[in-house]
Amino acid sequence: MHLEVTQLYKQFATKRGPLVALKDINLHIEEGEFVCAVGASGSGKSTLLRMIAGLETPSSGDVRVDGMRVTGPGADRGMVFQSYTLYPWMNIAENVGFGLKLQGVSAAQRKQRVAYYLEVVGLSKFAQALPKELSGGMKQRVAIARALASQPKILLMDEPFGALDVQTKETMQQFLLQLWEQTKTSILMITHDVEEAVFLSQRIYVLTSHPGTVRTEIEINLPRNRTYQIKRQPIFQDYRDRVMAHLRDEVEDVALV
Ligand SMILES: Nc1ncnc2c1ncn2[C@@H]1O[C@H](COP(=O)(O)OP(=O)(O)OP(=O)(O)O)[C@@H](O)[C@H]1O
Repeated sequence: MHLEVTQLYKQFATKRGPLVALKDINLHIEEGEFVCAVGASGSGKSTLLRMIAGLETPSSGDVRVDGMRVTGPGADRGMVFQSYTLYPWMNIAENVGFGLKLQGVSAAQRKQRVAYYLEVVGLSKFAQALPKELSGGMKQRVAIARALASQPKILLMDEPFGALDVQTKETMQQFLLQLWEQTKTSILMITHDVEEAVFLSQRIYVLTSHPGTVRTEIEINLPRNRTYQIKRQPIFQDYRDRVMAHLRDEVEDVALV
């Protein structure tokens, strides 16, 4: 198994006492897979991704990448956040190459890799531009290029298109699918957008809240090279309805408590 999360449990100390954010989380991702985790607000999606990234420590349970236990951040996991996290004073090429510099990659190799990944995300012309000169969608493409430049084993994405308008979001989803095809990267994305999850992934984990746990896992048997037209097909709508039904049940369960 490429990424394996076993019996993950996370409790936070709050002023009102301990809060169990995640419980009994078991999930896995195979090499080259595109998996989404969907859940309502507060189901612990960000906490889960942060623990996989090594930015947060589990209370118990573990995360392994190719059998190696995660104990902190590492170049084997690339991260893309919802908010734009580019350094405003660095140009686009410098932003993409920054992590490589920290890893001690030589200047010549850095230049080559930055040029390659800017090409992959279609932003070669903007290498010398500053982040403020770019649109939201373009900034997220830079963030993706930056994450890919370290050649991670897994790309972790935390609602990467959540701040974009509907049109740009659709373009970016299509772009990400093409990128996935091209680079064969394994991807774990968290989102609360069910349609986005069905459109992008091969498998979906549906998370429930309070505490966050995996309610079910749904395989999405749609062709890999999907385009927007697929959203109008009955099979797509069936998948969307199935995921929605699980989320709806969860809301009703909570209301009945
Ligand atoms: N550092 C922290 N200290 C205390 N509680 C926290 C902390 N981080 C998260 N939580 C709590 O853990 C739960 C899960 O939060 P998390 O942000 O992971 O959920 P989420 O599903 O990503 O939500 P959203 O979709 O709204 O971003 C929430 O109840 C939140 O208040």
